[in-house]
Amino acid sequence: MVQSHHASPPHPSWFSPPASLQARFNPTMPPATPPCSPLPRHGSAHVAPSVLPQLPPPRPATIMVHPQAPPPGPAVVRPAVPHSRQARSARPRPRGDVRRAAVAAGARARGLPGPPPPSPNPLMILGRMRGAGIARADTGTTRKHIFFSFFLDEETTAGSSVWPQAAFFPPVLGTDLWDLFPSCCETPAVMQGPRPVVLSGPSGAGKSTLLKKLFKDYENVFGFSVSHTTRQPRPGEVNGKDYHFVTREEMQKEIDAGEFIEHAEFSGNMYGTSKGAVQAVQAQNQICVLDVDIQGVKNIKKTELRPIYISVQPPSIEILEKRLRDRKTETEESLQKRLTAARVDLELSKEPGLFDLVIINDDLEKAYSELKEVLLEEIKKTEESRKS
Ligand SMILES: Nc1ncnc2c1ncn2[C@@H]1O[C@H](COP(=O)(O)OP(=O)(O)OP(=O)(O)O)[C@@H](O)[C@H]1O
Ligand SMILES: Nc1nc2c(ncn2[C@@H]2O[C@H](COP(=O)(O)O)[C@@H](O)[C@H]2O)c(=O)[nH]1
Repeated sequence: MVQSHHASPPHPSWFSPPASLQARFNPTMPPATPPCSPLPRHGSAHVAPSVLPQLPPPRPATIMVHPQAPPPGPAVVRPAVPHSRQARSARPRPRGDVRRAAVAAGARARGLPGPPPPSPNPLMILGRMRGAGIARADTGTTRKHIFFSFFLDEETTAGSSVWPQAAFFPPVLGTDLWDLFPSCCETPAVMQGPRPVVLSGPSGAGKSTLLKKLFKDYENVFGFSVSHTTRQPRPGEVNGKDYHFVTREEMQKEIDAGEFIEHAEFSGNMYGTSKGAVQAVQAQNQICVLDVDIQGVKNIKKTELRPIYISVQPPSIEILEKRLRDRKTETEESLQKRLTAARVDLELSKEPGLFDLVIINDDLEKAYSELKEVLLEEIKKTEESRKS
């Protein structure tokens, strides 16, 4: 249930806007063009105070576009609801309990502090054009006056002031309302469900080998976050399962579109974790496992993912080299690059607190039980939640 934090008056059409609006605001059918010409995204300097209307007391207004309340539950992914052609390609949009994903991905990513404070401030409708409104919002946060456009019910006129009762807004002017206006959304936990797991460590240390065992023993409990990479597939690797194999151009485009949680250059190739890859696993209520290099670890630390960080390390560089050679996946050149990266990795991994656990993968069975032990609690929780 979406509840604004302030005491906004109830509104009968909260979850059931008029049919005309429902048709117009069908989230699968966004308008072909943005509803308004570009507006400043924020900054009160763009509107002189004199043009702000004298406001009558606020009233509740339906400015939502989602025809019904999003059901509670973990965020799931559905295809993009783009408002621009560029965004149309692959931008995953959160659905389900959109606020959870939205505030996590939006407000927090933008540096807004923890739970948004209740906002006693109504939206001030500066203008409207057909179904779209342009409002000035006081977010109740440090980001004071924010200007944005949105879809508006028919009764709300320019010059009025309304309580925001927004549940789900389409991206307008390249941004989403929940990014800007968290105060009208429920304060979510970042991402509900089991804690993700980041497995890192030098190439050849045995991450995939350990993961294979884990996925076999706990089928359905774990889900692999399928990364993107620009490297060539190895024999037996399946596109979409082991990696999304893409070109540099494709990957860069998606990075520029903000689709990635993290990305890095490793041994001459690009690697990255897309938001969609993690959301797809979390939507299944599985423990999301990410296999990333040390740069990925550092970048994920800056996000709200809060995984368990595990480093898998070889007993020595010599043994690592032997394992990589025996694996027969590398040319001499790429092998040398990986060994160089491994030395850096092992050095950086010494940073106190960077990993929750370091596993020295000498004996595979021993390494595997250490891995299982640290994950036991999450495994149990996930299995329990399956039963209930
Ligand atoms: N404990 C072990 N003892 C001996 N060989 C091992 C051990 N663990 C893994 N190996 C072997 O080492 C090689 C590298 O392992 P693996 O491919 O799992 O490494 P990785 O960390 O996933 O590498 P990358 O990051 O390049 O994907 C494989 O051929 C694997 O069979
Ligand atoms: N930062 C990221 N690193 C990743 C990702 N996916 C894999 N990796 C790391 O790359 C190297 C090489 O992998 P390989 O499959 O070519 O042997 C290895 O250390 C992986 O952990 C990612 O999405 N982001």
